[in-house]
Amino acid sequence: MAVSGFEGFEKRLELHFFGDDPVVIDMGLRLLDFESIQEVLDAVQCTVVSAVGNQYFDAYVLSESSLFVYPTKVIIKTCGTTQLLKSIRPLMNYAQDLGLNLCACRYTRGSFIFPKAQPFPHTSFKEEVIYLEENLPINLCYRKASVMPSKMPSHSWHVFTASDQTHLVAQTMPAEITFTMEICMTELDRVLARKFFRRANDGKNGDTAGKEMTGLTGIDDINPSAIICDFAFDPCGYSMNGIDGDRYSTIHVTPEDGYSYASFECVGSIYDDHDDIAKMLKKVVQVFKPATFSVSTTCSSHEVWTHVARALEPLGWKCRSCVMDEFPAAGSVVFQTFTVARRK
Ligand SMILES: C[S@+](CC[C@H](N)C(=O)[O-])C[C@H]1O[C@@H](n2cnc3c(N)ncnc32)[C@H](O)[C@@H]1O
Repeated sequence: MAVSGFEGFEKRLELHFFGDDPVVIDMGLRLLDFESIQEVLDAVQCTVVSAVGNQYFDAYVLSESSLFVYPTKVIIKTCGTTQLLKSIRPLMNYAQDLGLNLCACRYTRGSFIFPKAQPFPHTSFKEEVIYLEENLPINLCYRKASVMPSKMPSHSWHVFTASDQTHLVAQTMPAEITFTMEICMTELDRVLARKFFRRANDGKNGDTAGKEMTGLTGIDDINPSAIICDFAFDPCGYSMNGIDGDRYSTIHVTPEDGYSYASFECVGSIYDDHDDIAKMLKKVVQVFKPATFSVSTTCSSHEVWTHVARALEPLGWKCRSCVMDEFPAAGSVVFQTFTVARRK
């Protein structure tokens, strides 16, 4: 039997919907009751462990990563051996009951540490793409799948996008000039990774132990204006969602030695202060001091990624590869990989 640990690398699915009824669009998918959400998660094989919401969206910490529900958008990110793509059908069905139809889909993931442990339809990227092709409606006719390579054969970025004509047009609107940044970190500093282990008989529950880890690790300082919903697993592991107005951020940590992994994801606007983006990136990598990490930036403008290496190289990491690809539904994706140059 193959030796296998916990698969930290997440699969990430973003679905956009459209509808005609302004009343529905106002709350849209947020009208889904908890039973319906849990039914979607049953198909994926995970559960909700904590939740928070504001006037813009709802954020759920899952047993395996996170779910964000906006009125016309869902982002679901799951790790381990979950079957994320199995959420597409039930989500489309529930959305249709609310008068919402799918208009764009983006699926991304890194390279699994334990690919042989993945169940259908995640046994290979080819299998995932076939599943996506078969389960998406035909109006999403602009489709592209790509594996973006790096200098390290075990680190590549898998991207599938699909969109209809309506969404392609919507992307040219100024309000849509946002970026998504996904950071995948491996070989975490061992001392820092220990902070994501619970102390035996600490008398805390997942929420209170999570809150303690958020403070002790400096995660609460990454975006001090975010409301944080955090959870510590037993005996180790950590997840958090940050909500700041209409923006989310999320961190997930698998601290076990041998397959340690942490991820950070956030959204922003290309009009954000570049110094603020650089400061945030620096704080993130210093919480984990990984030996290797990748930064994937998805944006309809070409600029944001140029600040990544400039922010991180002075801290002792070197950008080893940088590749860019264009996608009809998502703009450009830039995939950069970094390894330690020298410790500072
Ligand atoms: C859900 S968390 C974060 C996952 C995230 N994708 C990451 O960055 O690795 C996974 C960590 O929690 C631990 N863990 C403990 N109990 C767990 C449970 N019931 N479900 C999922 N993970 C659990 C795992 O061993 C692992 O260290």
